[in-house]
Amino acid sequence: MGEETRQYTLENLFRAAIAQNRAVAVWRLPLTEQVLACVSLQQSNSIGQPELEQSPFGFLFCPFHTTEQEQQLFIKADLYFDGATGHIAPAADAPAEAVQAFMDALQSMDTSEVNWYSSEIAQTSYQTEVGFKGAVEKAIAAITAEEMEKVVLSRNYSQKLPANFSPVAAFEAMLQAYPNAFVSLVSVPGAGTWMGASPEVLVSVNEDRIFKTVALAGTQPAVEKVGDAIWRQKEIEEQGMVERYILNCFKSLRLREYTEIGPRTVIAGNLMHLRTDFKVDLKEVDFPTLGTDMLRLLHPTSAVCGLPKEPALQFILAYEGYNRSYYSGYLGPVNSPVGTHVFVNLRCMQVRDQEIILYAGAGITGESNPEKEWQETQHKMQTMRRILVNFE
Ligand SMILES: C=C(O[C@@H]1C=C(C(=O)O)C=C[C@H]1O)C(=O)O
Repeated sequence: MGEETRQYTLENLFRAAIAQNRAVAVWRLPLTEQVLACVSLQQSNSIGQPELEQSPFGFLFCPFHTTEQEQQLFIKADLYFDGATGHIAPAADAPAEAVQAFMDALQSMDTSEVNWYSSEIAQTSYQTEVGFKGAVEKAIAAITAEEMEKVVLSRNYSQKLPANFSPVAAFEAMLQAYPNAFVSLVSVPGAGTWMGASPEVLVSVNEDRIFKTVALAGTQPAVEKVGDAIWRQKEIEEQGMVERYILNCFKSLRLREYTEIGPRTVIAGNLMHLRTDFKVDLKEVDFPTLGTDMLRLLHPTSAVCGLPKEPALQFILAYEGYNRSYYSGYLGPVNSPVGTHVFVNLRCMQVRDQEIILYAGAGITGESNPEKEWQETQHKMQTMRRILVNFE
């Protein structure tokens, strides 16, 4: 049997990537079955502002706020794994020696002591309940004083790493639990290991050249029948702000040919949100760089930052009280065989040596109540907690 037709498991691939000190990304698109993965054999994975159209096939992984320590990363698909066949294919321009070394490591099933990468960035601050509610009070005061309309405040929570934790097994549990989410596992030397089940598309351009983005906001526990959902004025307005923000991005690009559907109620795990879908058919509209332009304009959207963007961002950096790192950044495959699908990094966790860090946020407006916003972050953290109980 030649190398191209040999079959491997996701566990084989993941372990070999760690043993070879390579960055690896594993994902499954919403409402699909196929698990895909890629491994980069490049010296460095850092990039500048992403250019989607020119990019080779790979996986984008970007922080909320780019700093010296938290860079925009691109895991080039030098090796591409298809979970349906178990085959690994090298890219035409992949460095031949590194491909050989990787394939050798796979055959010998050499595994390192390390099971996954842990971020080199020390996580020194954690947000407490009192701290979070205090920040919400401050935000409400700033909104009442008309310094901004909305700000998304988030928090982190550290829990001990469950004794039997395995990233690949957790990824597989997410596949089962969240069929309509974008499920991912990313492990990069330096940046660490992140996994999540995101409900929110940031920018996608599929193989049929349909551009998509969404305005997602408003949160409540899911009811049995979506049709029975009742939304308060606060959530309707909050989602309306995200929608308005997206429309402004289209406007600044002078793009008028989009379709807009919604808002509709959608289910995300144990929660429901309001979502408006925007689409542009790039076969009919001559806008070849729409993906890149919208990515640059959209991030951070008012679903994770606020409105207007600049004062909300400054408020977050000044008062949130911890480092978001890659939470509420964006991630996803670029120029894959089924196109580019970049999601907001939500309902996620960071896996470290001895601990797991969970992240969640909530949109604060003038009508917010600190206790309710706290509860909302608790509910959002349930998405990953449900996965972790498998290992306890
Ligand atoms: C910020 C998060 O989610 C975002 C904020 C929402 C809200 O404020 O209602 C809803 C969906 C997401 O756009 C999160 O999951 O941490």
